[in-house]
Amino acid sequence: MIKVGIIGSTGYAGGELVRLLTAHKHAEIVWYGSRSYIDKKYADVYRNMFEIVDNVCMDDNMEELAERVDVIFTATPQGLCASLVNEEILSKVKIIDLSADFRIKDAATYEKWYGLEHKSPQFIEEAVYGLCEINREKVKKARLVANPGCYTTCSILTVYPLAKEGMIDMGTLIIDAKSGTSGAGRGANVSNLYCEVNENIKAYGVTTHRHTPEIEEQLGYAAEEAVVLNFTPHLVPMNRGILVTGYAKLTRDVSDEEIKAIYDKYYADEKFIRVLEKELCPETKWVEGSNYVDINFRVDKRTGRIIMMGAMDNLVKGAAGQAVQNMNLMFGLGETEGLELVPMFP
Ligand SMILES: NC(=O)C1=CN([C@@H]2O[C@H](COP(=O)(O)OP(=O)(O)OC[C@H]3O[C@@H](n4cnc5c(N)ncnc54)[C@H](OP(=O)(O)O)[C@@H]3O)[C@@H](O)[C@H]2O)C=CC1
Ligand SMILES: CC(=O)N[C@@H](CCC(=O)OP(=O)(O)O)C(=O)O
Repeated sequence: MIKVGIIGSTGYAGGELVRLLTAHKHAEIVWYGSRSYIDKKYADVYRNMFEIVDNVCMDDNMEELAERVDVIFTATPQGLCASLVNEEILSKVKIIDLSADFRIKDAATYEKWYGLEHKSPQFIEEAVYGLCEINREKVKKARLVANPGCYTTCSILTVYPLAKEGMIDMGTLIIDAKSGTSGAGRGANVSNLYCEVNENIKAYGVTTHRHTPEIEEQLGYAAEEAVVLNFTPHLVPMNRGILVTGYAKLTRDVSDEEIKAIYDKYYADEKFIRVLEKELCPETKWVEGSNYVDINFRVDKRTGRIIMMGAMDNLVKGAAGQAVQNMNLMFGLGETEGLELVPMFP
């Protein structure tokens, strides 16, 4: 049994980790970390866990945790993991960080987009960007995994094969994304109140969203060139789900069949990526509660552009599901262990 500690188990991403790991055959959560609910029963924080989880929430002490568990998940605000980690801890325990602290390889870029000083730049190089479908072999050997962002996972996976094969002009790429409100976390915030979100849709972080440099960096590795793009997220009145629509100029005249063959080349054997049948547009309902990413595209002959579409559950493949997938790889388990979740509908 893999012993697990979760720092930030009482947030939405941490709560989803608890849901997935409670059902995982080879993992046992022994530490339900929290800041506001110390000594409270976890099932009193999340009533859906009544008679399922009996543990109480505990203080977040990474040093003590490192003695007691095999892996620590940090599902905490930006900056916290970097402020806690050190060499002694990393020599004892593996860490999967759901925040952005170790995703961006250039500390100055992180500091600029996050407005934070990076407290552990010495571990940035070592951290593996945990997008399993792309970095699988590196994840297997990692002791520190930077679990990718929710918008980022969906955006990169949707565009990656075409960037890698030079099919799109990266200078023309625009990514428009929509997220359900759980993406903003459980903390009280006026802009996420029911009356602000319900019957409403709004763009935010226009030209400044912190996921922009993360998407640029990863697609830059794929395309082998510096990528600068527009990324515009929107908040939509639903609980879960991310829908990404990417637009770019094609580098040559191609048929639908050629593009489909490229997606299949990268994803046909990927359990969690479903390239949909011709002309179907992904919908968040088709992936809700699951670790799947649904992808499709449409070539627009009239404009010479391609429209790439992806849908995913932000809390599963966009956070906890991907983190469990990384844990499975790091501990030599079957990659889909605990993740064979059938999407819920309606
Ligand atoms: N929500 C999502 O869809 C996704 C979130 N993420 C990332 O996961 C992380 C958590 O996000 P999310 O769950 O949405 O956020 P929430 O606000 O829902 O949860 C934050 C968690 O962190 C804990 N926490 C806050 N401050 C501290 C602190 N100073 N010390 C210790 N624990 C602290 C909170 O504890 P308490 O409840 O006790 O106050 C809570 O458990 C973020 O880095 C986010 O970017 C990544 C992908 C998707
Ligand atoms: C709807 C919403 O507010 N979404 C969050 C992104 C989700 C998240 O928590 O960010 P990471 O994936 O980087 O960890 C945001 O825009 O900041």
